[in-house]
Amino acid sequence: MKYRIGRVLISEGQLREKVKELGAQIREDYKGEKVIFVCVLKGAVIFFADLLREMGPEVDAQFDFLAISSYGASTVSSGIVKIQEDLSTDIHGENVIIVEDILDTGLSLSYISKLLRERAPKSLEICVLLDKEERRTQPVNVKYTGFKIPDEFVIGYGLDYAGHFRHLPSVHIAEPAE
Ligand SMILES: O=P(O)(O)OC[C@H]1O[C@H](OP(=O)(O)OP(=O)(O)O)[C@H](O)[C@@H]1O
Ligand code: HPA
Repeated sequence: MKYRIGRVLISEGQLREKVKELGAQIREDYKGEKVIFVCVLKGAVIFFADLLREMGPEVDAQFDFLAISSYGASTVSSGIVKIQEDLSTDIHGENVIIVEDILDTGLSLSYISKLLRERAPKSLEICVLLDKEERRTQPVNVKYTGFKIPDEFVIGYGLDYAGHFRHLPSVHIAEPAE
């Protein structure tokens, strides 16, 4: 394997606190409303499960899943976003929040936003845990952001290198292995 687990960038405690904060904002904004939360597989799955448990009874939260891939077994985007599994819900006229683990070049989220906007939801917002702002090549309008992070390849809390390390409870820097 070319990468190994490096230092912790964001600890379990910091993640927990941030998820609570984001959850509280979304809960306040959508109180009494139905929202379809779209989990972008696979990376967002852990963040999604934690975030959705913050909605409480105030929000009529429903789940759906979208599987895409652009990084494959690399640390560099292939530049091509592939939809591997589409939503199973009709989002026409619904409030939709896309939940993603990381915003890097912006390619994935700009592609997904365009795709879902064409289906005429009532509202469409993005919630992203990590934002690697300096890497952006495609503009993306994000309403809920967790952490701005430096330009380092990160792993853990759902994020992988070639399918590895998603299960780590903290976010780590991926370190090149000799
Ligand atoms: O802003 P971008 O440069 O497009 O990068 C962000 C995307 O890259 C990762 O997905 P990946 O293709 O690695 O699939 P995965 O979620 O299954 O790990 C991540 O989950 C985002 O979807
Ligand atoms: O830093 C990253 N780590 C894991 N997956 C990613 N996809 C885009 N950037 C990253």
